[in-house]
Amino acid sequence: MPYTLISATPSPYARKVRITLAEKNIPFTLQTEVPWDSTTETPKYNPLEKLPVLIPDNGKPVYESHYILEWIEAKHPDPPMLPRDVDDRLFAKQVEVVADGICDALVLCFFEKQRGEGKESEPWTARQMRKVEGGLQALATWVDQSKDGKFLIGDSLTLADVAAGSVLGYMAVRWPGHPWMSKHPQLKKYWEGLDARKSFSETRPSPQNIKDQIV
Ligand SMILES: N[C@@H](CCC(=O)N[C@@H](CS(=O)(=O)O)C(=O)NCC(=O)O)C(=O)O
Repeated sequence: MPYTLISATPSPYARKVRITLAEKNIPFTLQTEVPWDSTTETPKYNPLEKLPVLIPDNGKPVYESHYILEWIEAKHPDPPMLPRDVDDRLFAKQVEVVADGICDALVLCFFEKQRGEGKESEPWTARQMRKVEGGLQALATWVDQSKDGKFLIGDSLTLADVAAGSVLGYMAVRWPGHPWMSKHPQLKKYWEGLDARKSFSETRPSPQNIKDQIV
């Protein structure tokens, strides 16, 4: 029985898993939810009530995107999404830390805005956006330092590109007004190259309609 992946249409974290499953040709059933609504099934599988959640055929749920990707890499090592060289492997995970950290800051900003007129904390939002800017600068620097600006490590797609591509795709769809493409043209070119891959073009994020009051 194929795996089930609990996902959400905008989720950059879930997109990393969707891209990786596609790149490894692992069949799965996509269960799309709004994790913020009371109808979500995430609490059934994840004590932290978050998606993505991967439910393998043994029914033991796997959650937290970076761990899901470690789990998939361990169970389905070919084609590898991590380089052989140990320092390159560690660098790929560091890129994922920064990419996920940008997503975390953006999600905090999104919900700060949901607090309503006059209730948003400006210093809190400014702090989060500083993390976004710093993270994007790190990604741009790593693209400059890469072999040819197509992949962050070597000549093929790795976890680093899956994580970086997912957060850049999230920015493009959920923060269209942000000037990252003009500020970092090399990052835009890098992202466009990744986004042309089937595993990326078939998993592009889209907004969701949150019914419940969250903050
Ligand atoms: N660190 C987690 C973050 C996952 C996360 O925040 N998921 C959101 C949905 S989304 O932001 O990815 O679209 C969620 O389920 N939030 C529900 C909640 O936090 O209660 C991971 O990498 O898996």
